[in-house]
Amino acid sequence: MKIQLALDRMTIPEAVGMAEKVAQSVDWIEVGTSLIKEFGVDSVKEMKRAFPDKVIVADIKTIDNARYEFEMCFEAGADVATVMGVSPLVTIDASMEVAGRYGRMVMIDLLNTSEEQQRELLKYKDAIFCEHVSKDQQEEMGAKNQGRGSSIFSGERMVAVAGGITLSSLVQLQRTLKPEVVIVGSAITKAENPSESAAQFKELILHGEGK
Ligand SMILES: O=C([C@H](O)CO)[C@H](O)[C@H](O)COP(=O)(O)O
Repeated sequence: MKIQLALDRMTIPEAVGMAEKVAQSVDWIEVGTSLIKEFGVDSVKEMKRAFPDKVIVADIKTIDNARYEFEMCFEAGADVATVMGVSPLVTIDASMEVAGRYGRMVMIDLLNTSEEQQRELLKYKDAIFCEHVSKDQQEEMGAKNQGRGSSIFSGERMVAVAGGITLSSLVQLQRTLKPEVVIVGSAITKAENPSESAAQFKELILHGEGK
């Protein structure tokens, strides 16, 4: 299982600094939606410049204009870019086409998708599917991705999980959704000691139940 560090609500230098602190414990680095909205794709460029050997995920959450936005992210150095699963399928088709042309990957964010939409999305065999509990659901409703229930993507496609994930919810998520990628933001970036927190996630994945 890979750990994707999500960097949100900070400046580009703060994001690079945070990634430096925890780099040895994380596999992928996500330039969060808030960074891309606030600072543009320069945030992606700067992160790739600082970490040329890490997989950089541009969490652009595209819902339209996929060809333009995906080319922009990949030109900036992203290895993976995100598109919303609720988008018209033509948008997801375009993002997959661009990713294929660049030899990069698409992560489809399943936020608010219906069962019917999810079944339609299964056809994207090369995509990563992110089971996501949003910031608003977390902050306004007290929800967290606790790994309850199941996913039609588990065991069929590459699965990522996101949304307020902690060490204890990761144990549960591993049992239920069986993700290949665990996306962790605030549990690391807002911890008193981010490098210790990231190391605990890595330890759990390497030697604990998160293996
Ligand atoms: O995608 C995210 C969110 O929608 C804000 O853009 C976060 O990257 C994701 O939720 C991970 O962050 P935490 O929930 O703080 O772990």
